[in-house]
Amino acid sequence: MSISAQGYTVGILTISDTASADSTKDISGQTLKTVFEQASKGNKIFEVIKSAIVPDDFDKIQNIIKQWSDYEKLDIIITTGGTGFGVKDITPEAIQPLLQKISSGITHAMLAASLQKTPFAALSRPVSGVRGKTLILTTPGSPKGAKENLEAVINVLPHATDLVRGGTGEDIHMQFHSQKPSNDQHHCIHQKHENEKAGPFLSDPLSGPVTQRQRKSPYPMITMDEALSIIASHTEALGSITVPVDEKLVGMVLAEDVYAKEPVPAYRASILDGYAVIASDGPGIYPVVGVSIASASQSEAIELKSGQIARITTGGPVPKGATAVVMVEDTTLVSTSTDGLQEESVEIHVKARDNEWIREIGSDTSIGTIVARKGELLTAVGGEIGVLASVGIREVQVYKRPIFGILSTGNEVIDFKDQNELKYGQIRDSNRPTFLAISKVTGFDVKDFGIASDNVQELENVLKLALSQVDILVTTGGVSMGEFDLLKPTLERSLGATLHFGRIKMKPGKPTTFATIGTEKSKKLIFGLPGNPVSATVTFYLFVLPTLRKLAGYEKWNLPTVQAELTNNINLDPRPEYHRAMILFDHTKGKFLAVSTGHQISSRILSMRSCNALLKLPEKTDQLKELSKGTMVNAILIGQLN
Ligand SMILES: Nc1nc2c(c(=O)[nH]1)N[C@H]1C(S)=C(S)[C@@H](COP(=O)(O)OP(=O)(O)OC[C@H]3O[C@@H](n4cnc5c(N)ncnc54)[C@H](O)[C@@H]3O)O[C@H]1N2
Ligand code: MOO
Ligand SMILES: [Mg+2]
Repeated sequence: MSISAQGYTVGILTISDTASADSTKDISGQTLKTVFEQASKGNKIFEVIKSAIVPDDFDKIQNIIKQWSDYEKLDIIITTGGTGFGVKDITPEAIQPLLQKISSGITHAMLAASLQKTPFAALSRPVSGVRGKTLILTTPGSPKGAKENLEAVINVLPHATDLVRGGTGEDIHMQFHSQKPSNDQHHCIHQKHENEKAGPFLSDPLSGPVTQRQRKSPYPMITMDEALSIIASHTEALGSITVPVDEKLVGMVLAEDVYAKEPVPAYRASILDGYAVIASDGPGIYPVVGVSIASASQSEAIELKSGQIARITTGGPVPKGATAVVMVEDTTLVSTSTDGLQEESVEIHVKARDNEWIREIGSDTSIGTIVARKGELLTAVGGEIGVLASVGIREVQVYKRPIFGILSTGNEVIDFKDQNELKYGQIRDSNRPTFLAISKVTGFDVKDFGIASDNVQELENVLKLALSQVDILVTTGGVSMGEFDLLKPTLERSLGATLHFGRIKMKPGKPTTFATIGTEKSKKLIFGLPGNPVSATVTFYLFVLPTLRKLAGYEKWNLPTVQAELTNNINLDPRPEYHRAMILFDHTKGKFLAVSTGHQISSRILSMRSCNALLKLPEKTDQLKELSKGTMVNAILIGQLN
């Protein structure tokens, strides 16, 4: 990456047949250098580290611009010459196609400055813009014109350069004005490549020919633990909302501790159908002086005196003075009212104990008891919803639920619902239906963005659209070494996303890519999963689902793990493997058994069928080449135990 301890790296390219034949004629190049030096005021804010002279030759101009931006990773390239109406002037024509973003404002500022000096500036044809992380400007060939143009924009260059790199511009802005260059760099994958000649892009798949592609992945292969901690460092629970307590809460996570507002029961209640008694009265025949049935009543229940009993039903309020309840089975009717409809006196056969068969106020749940905690998932079992309802909670604060978008990519990928027969080379999209199914069972909302072809513009458009609508975007395909694997450069260059990693030492899922875009306050996460159906599904479970859970506020966002015994030998892979298996409980052995789903190639989606766990297998070493039947392994649960 480009900001050195000395400041912004600059390349000055003089484009002139004359100067290329005799470098002493390159006054404009020298003039531009002086302008940068003066603006740096001895602090090397701008450091001209490259200077070159080329003739007015289309290919030569393009080659050096690509070299300086893609591989040398200069912050700023400024050219002088070749912008006029002369027959040989082709600088704008050579440079414009290399620009991924046009900076009309800078061009305008340069033109306006020249126009103030001479109307002939109207005959100048400057272009400026961004390629990768490099800002490119063209100025006229005359030393005076070049100087005026650069001076017109030099104060905005640090800020512009910071924005091009994906920063906010604030720090660089301050740095420029305080003239204290710092070495503080943005945390992105480029840092790891600072000293490498080749940049992180796979050649230049966005505009360069396949012959220029890199033949080794520039992305460092990080470990699974590193990948998980990078993702976690960019993931925080979304904000909270207040919602009513009802069944729609299922699947949401509480954003607050909840305390009981009402006691349960709210009055002393009978546990049985029978008679409220005064325990110390003991067995005997007693008049039935009242009735207390479970129902709402305006007045308090009657007050019992020694020698009296009252009829009561389960849940009925126990009358004042009563100290126990005796069940109807332990009594006999002695006398009735004259019409025979009411009990008059009843014999109690048993000696009741104090408080027997009475639920005191708040004995189930007292006021102020914590009934649900922040971070707790409200499940479909119903328990949590019922508890909240029972203690008078009518609304609660829950975390907003993240919405994730899904996008398949690939020219060969066709919609799974497509009625037509497959053409030669086509494959049905199994990734989107898989993710739609996972969204249904996990309860996370999903937006389907269909299939994008391997075309930069289409990819850029759909990525932008999707990112405007979701919290997390999950794409599949196009992240490896193929010439149509465009996702990484499109994210980074066209969208200005920051790639945090692009390769993980794992199987399947090696090219899994993670990027973020936007400001800290409105950051979107992007998971570029591999296209192979198994790789896509496994990495969804390992990375995306835990992230969704964390965003949704889950206290325990990682998927649960159990220990299981292998039922067959498994050859290990040089990469730690997530082997698909079915876990079942063996009641005789008292442990879980893991049955492999068979051939594990990343394209074989059949290996996901009936799979409810991913066995976490270690990488192969000289000492350990296979795990034998009977070995206990960690199994990450992704499905139900049957
Ligand atoms: N030279 C190298 N080649 C590959 C490497 C490598 O390191 N060097 N890595 C391999 C690994 S590992 C994987 S995994 C794949 C990942 O490939 P991509 O993510 O670039 O995906 P594509 O090239 O677009 O597709 C790969 C494969 O999957 C099929 N596919 C894609 N999308 C879907 C879908 N929605 N439904 C079903 N099948 C899909 C696609 O047709 C290809 O067959 O790269 C290896 N290559
Ligand atoms: O790592 Mo790739 O995901 O083999 O399939
Ligand atoms: Mg590929």
